[in-house]
Amino acid sequence: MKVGTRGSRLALKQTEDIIAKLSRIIPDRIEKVIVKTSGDKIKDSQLYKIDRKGIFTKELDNAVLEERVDFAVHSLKDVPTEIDEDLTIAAVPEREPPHEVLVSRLDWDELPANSRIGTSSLRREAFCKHYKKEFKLEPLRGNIDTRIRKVMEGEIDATIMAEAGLKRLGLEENIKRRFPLKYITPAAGQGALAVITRKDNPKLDLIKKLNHYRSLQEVKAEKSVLKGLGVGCQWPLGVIAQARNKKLYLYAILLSREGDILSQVTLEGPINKAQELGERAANEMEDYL
Ligand SMILES: NCc1[nH]cc(CCC(=O)O)c1CC(=O)O
Repeated sequence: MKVGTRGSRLALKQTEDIIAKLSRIIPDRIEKVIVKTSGDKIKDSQLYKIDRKGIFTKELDNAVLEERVDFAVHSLKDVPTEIDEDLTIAAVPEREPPHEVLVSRLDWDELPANSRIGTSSLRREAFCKHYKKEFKLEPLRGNIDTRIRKVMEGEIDATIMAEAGLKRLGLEENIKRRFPLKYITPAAGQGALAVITRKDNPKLDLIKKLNHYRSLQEVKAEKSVLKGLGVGCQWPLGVIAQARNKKLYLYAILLSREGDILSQVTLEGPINKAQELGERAANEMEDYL
């Protein structure tokens, strides 16, 4: 079998983790096929300005559709809410911590006014403006190692990243602070992986065995908020769902680009009604878009 993956160190690591898990279920040898996505090619633009969905996933989806690979591994937060009708998210394995973390030499409240914060995420930018009006925001692209190096070399003072990416690469020692989920709220699906296949893949049922029920319900609820609002990463929206004792607890926050809070919702519901919970949140928030 062949698995499609981006070529970044994080993508390769994520794909290797999935291969290791699958090899306990499927005896076939699984070979990696690196696919360059437009997100890998366009390096000079803020991500949210690129007017296209799935910039990190489209080319991989095509590889799956054209049967050049049997499946693809993505960071779930990069997967658009709508994918090709012949494709399906076959599995969401147990997710890593969804938190946002600070990578910086100084801690959050020690960073002086005019500190240069690098990010290319509208959401992270809005949270910075909300809490720290005096910081200077600068575009920052590149893979995780590059972004950390730019902080450590002083090209920028700090950046905010997904804890999951750092953890997967064994780079946790660069974490200065882990932000509480309600202080800087992550993107929908953060920390989770998605295994994408064609719906007619004969191995679909085997791949589905990688599903982690609670993680799947959490990300379903989170993604359904995005879907209900009809937005991708063009809006500063944070959303987190947590499964506990057969229930899902959801928190979502919508900010303006200037960092004002437009809407916040806290909801709970049964774990087997994940999509409905996300839709309810979207309904409550949509008037504030
Ligand atoms: N948008 C890029 C991206 N996609 C997934 C991760 C990290 C891993 C994850 O959230 O699963 C990152 C980097 C980041 O946001 O710091």
